[in-house]
Amino acid sequence: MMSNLTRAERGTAMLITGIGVLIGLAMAALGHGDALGAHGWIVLIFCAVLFFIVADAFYSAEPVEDRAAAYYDDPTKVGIMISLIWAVIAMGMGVWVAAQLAWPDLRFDAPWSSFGRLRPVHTSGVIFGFGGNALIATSFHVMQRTCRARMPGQISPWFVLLGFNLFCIVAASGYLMGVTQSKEYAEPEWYADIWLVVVWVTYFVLYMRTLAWRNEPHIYVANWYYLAFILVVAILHIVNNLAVPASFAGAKSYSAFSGVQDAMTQWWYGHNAVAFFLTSGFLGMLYYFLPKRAERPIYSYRLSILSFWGIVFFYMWAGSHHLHYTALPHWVQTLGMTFSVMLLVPSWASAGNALMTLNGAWHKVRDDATLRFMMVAAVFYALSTFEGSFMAIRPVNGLSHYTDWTVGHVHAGAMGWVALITFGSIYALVPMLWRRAGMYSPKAVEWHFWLALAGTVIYVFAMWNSGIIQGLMWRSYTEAGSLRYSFVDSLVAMHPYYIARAFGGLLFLIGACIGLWNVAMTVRHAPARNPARDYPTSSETMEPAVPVAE
Ligand code: HEM
Ligand code: HEM
Ligand SMILES: [Cu+2]
Repeated sequence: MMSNLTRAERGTAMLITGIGVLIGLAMAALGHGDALGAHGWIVLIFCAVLFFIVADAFYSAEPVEDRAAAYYDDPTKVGIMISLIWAVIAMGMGVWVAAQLAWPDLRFDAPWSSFGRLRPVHTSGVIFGFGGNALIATSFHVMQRTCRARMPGQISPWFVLLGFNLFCIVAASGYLMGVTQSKEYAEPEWYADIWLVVVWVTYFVLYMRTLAWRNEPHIYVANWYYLAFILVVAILHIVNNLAVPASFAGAKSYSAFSGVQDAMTQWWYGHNAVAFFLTSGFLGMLYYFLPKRAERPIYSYRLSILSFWGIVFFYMWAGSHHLHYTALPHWVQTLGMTFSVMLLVPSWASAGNALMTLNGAWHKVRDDATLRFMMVAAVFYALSTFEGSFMAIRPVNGLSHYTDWTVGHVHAGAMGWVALITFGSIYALVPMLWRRAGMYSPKAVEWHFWLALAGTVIYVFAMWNSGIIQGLMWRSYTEAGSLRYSFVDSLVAMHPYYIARAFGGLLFLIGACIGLWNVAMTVRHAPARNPARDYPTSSETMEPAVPVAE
């Protein structure tokens, strides 16, 4: 890795990590006795380790590689490995919290192991750690291939990837210490938020610069989806996290918003985190890796563009469906509901486009578990968006809200769509990146597929059952008009489903572990592709599948 950096770049890296060490030191000194101080030490150690890794290689030989002739793939490779490691950690946390809901005593006699602290480690770990790293890694790959251009510079991709992981580590360790600003999916406190802005703006600039340097006149549709992900997440993150720190020596801050405005800002963010973090970027993956793997052009390129603008425009207005029956004005709720229902059209257009692309390649879907991952992901994408549009209808939400139905919907999207498209893309990408003939064990990919599918189905069915039972029990009255069931009655009714969910999650986790093992073995032991090529031929750079003037 280091041998690809010039000496000047190694110097820049040492300067940046050196500044990081100083910032860590300042945080540790200022925040002494507070979680901020502990985070200072984490920042310091993280940057110091990187500093010494680079310093150690400072005087090694200058790179010989011809930069004009090759893509820069080292950050992608590292990003894929980090993503899979986060998957195992964060899904492990998911299984643990799922088990805690079935057996609440499954914790240590310490605050860090309580459900309330472990749960955000799971949600941030899967969304940002697993999903975010996979998005960053694949976006580096896809943008270079579809632009037929190398990323400009070799420092900023590392800054984005490693800086983002520093954010994830600060976030997760903060939750364990009880640091949270109580906004779902935006729990980290002000200093972590400011850091993420720096990283994310660098990411955006890097992407734009690669596009500006492209040798391919057309901007392939996957880039639009990745760019929307990067740009909108920046906007959402900055606005939702506007806050005033109580002091610069402590982690605590107060939101700039209050009351129902705060709630609306949070769910404008939360909902669009689903749209742009958990959907748009992964659609970018889908639109690149599915046609590539199937060796088929996209069924309708024009539809993919239309669906892009539909998704981007409609999603923005739908956030208020998280606040039905609250103090939020009725018309704002109705607006969110209406846009949510309309959203079904572009969502299904994308899902249908993906499935129609497989026409003529269904025999490959049967034989190739990697392509099957992507096919099933598109099916779950269709399913979860249909379900979401349905749940956004106010009277339906009256039943589903506060129940496990929401959690079932979340995981149909998160496991069935987000995780499956990621695994499929990783299995397609890894042999390509490391120039291997294929994955080390195709059989293990097959096992992973069935474990993931079984795990998802068990999880989602358990939550549908438990959610609807919960909702119905809570609204069941006796003839005298009092509640028929106590809350504890409904908890007792949930118990078998919570056990089923933990079991389904365990299967899913085992699949992810197999995936990590298989990727590691492919990197180390799989036979090299023959003939090994340094530079992908034109068949490996993706031309627009259908000419623009369709
Ligand atoms: C091993 C598989 C998984 C297990 C066992 C699992 C388990 C759980 C559990 C127990 C909860 C808390 C539910 C509650 O509070 O009632 C949860 C929440 C959540 N999980 Fe997972 N999960 C898994 C995979 C994933 C994946 C892959 C993602 C995302 C890519 C994800 C995203 C989320 C989100 C966003 C929430 C919050 C849901 C809400 O607030 O409604 N999970 N998960
Ligand atoms: C057309 C698309 C979609 C619509 C209209 C939609 C709508 C909804 C609705 C109405 C809720 C319940 C709000 C509540 O009662 O609190 C919800 C929750 C949620 N959805 Fe979706 N959904 C869509 C797609 C997706 C997808 C594809 C994913 C994941 C990849 C996803 C992830 C989530 C999450 C994480 C929550 C839980 C938020 C929380 O923590 O309370 N949604 N969605
Ligand atoms: Cu939403």
